[in-house]
Amino acid sequence: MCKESKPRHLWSPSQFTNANRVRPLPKQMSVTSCRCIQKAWLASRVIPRHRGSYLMPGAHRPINEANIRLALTITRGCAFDLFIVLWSLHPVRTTLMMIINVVRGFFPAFRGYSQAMIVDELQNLISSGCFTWSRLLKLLVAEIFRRAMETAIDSFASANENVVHDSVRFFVEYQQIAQRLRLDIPTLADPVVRDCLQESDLFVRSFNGMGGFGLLSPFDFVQILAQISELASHLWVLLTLTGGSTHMGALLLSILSALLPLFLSRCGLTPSHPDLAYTSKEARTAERQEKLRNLAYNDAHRPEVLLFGLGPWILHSWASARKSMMYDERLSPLNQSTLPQILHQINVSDLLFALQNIPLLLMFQSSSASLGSLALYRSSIQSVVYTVGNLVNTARMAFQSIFLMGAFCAAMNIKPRLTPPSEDAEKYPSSPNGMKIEARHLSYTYPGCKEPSLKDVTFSLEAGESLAIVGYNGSGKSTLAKVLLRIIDFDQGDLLVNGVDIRRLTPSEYHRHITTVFQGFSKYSSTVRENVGLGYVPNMQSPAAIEHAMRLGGSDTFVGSLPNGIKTKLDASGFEFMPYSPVSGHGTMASRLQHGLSGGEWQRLAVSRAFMRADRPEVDLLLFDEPTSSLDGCVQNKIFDTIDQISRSPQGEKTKTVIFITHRLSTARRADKIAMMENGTITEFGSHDDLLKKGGSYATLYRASV
Ligand SMILES: Nc1ncnc2c1ncn2[C@@H]1O[C@H](COP(=O)(O)OP(=O)(O)OP(=O)(O)O)[C@@H](O)[C@H]1O
Repeated sequence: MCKESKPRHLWSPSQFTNANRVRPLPKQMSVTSCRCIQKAWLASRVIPRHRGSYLMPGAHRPINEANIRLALTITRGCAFDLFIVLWSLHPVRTTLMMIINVVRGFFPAFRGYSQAMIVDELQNLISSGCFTWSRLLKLLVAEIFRRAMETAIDSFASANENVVHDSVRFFVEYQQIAQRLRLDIPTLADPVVRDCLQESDLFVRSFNGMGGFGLLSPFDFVQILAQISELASHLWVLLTLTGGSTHMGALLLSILSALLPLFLSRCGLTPSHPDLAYTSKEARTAERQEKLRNLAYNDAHRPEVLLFGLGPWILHSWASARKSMMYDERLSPLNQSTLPQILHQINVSDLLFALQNIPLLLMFQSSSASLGSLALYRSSIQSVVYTVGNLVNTARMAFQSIFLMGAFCAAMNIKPRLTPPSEDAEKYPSSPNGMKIEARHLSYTYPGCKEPSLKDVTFSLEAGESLAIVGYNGSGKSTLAKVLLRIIDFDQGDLLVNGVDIRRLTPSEYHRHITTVFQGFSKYSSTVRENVGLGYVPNMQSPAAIEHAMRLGGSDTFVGSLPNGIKTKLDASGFEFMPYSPVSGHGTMASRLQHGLSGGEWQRLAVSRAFMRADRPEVDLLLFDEPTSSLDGCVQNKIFDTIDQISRSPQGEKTKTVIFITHRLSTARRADKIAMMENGTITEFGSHDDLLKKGGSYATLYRASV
């Protein structure tokens, strides 16, 4: 029924208003700058001649004129700001790190120079016929001292770098997680936002040394400076060795011949060439291959995989997806043989090595040539070639990293769609009697669907009233619940909460006044204590609060018989297993065993979690989506009695509004009002007796169910 959603609603400009809640950068990026970065990042992902197709997140961008322009836009937009933020975490250490890195670039040339001096001295001593150890010893001591200094600087530099990197790592990860937690479901449903977050994740992970590129943080750009200083120092050594024009010619010949293999390998494009770009077909195949691999590995699917005998199908489907990938890779123009590749495959290095001896021979004719200078000349040439190679690689990686950095900066500035702009936001208007809800002509269509799931839904509920939402499968009950909970938005209509437009309320503040059990509630692979305590984190460490919530939700009965009581670790995949971990932890096998629960037991834990905060004074609405679908009659009645009790003051006045969705119409009749839903709309609304008298759909459904 639903099409695969296209990146149609991308980012609206309003999403880039860099709300003051998000503060990754000290100097806030302007909306225009954010939009430029986002546009440039998105443009870099477009696959030429495949309109509407984008590169997979993390795919390398080809180095071409258009992408170089986009990289410049991103660099201008965010690199400096980001660098300043990261630098300001440890200004002194970071400055030291950069200076030391540049200085360390001179070390190799200096090392070669010093060693050449020793060789020359040795040559002089031997050729002069009066060999004395004192001069040689002096040089050796100086060399040992130089090396000791180098080692000391190196170890200080790496200790300093570790401190800087640790704090930067912490900072970017913190920002990334905080931003991810701020984003709501409609924002995360946007495929472009998802891709941006994925690339931003790659950027963040690169700070842990886990990225494939090795050069993704602005600090790693320091490497370029270090390599440039290394190159400059080697060139300087070479120039001092080759003053005359004959020598200059020899120098050029040496460098060119030494750089030729590098040039050939660059033109030859090895199969693992990083500019490889996935087409959308390849991307889909790769995704399918990954999904099938997950199906094979994920323990949560294991029971159905075994029961339905899915093994051969998974294996066969994975194999055909993999083969198709391999076939596409073979056809890729990057894997076709080209002239430079063929040249590269011919082993020319021996030939070039011989060629490089010609300048050496030329130099040897000179009266100024010594053994040390020749050795220094040779090692400097090799170092120049090696450093140029590194510099080219580093620059290529830096180029790719710019786009990931753009994704990070863009991701940091995505505004959650459900959060109102600060100028429109209103405070939640508390009410002592619960939440008054007025829904007028609400409609909602899920992204990518043609048919609306909610159509013209209108009802009102006074503060403290209870409402049962009933109806056939797929009639829109859970969707209405999600709209009321402000988990998703609505397309048309108005929704007022205590007289205020719900769109003006900040979702996180609104959620503080609600407790809920979702139809597809979460099962956490964690302890019983956490499964219940997460309903109200401030009381999670209070055994009394946890036990109280468990009593209300009816989970105390079975938790008492678990091996470690509320400390028992639960297995959310639904069957007991030993967690696979190569790390041998402490504790007995039994204490590491995760315990499975029945469907009804998990549901009781979810209800207990909701009860963790249900009786708090700030909670005005209790919304339960089929809270007792897996529970036996006794527990079910007990839970509804508890809900009734919690929603009243000790004097019996109603203090909280209650909404529950149920298919058991015997429980629906307990509510003050009943909403009968059909085809996405409320067709009947009233008390149980009124609706029965009406003799409509509710009456039919009720008679069928009792
Ligand atoms: N995430 C989604 N994306 C697209 N369509 C959805 C999504 N969730 C639900 N729908 C569609 O919206 C319609 C209403 O679904 P909803 O879950 O609200 O029904 P329901 O009345 O709660 O059903 P049930 O009684 O089976 O729980 C259905 O047609 C369903 O296919």
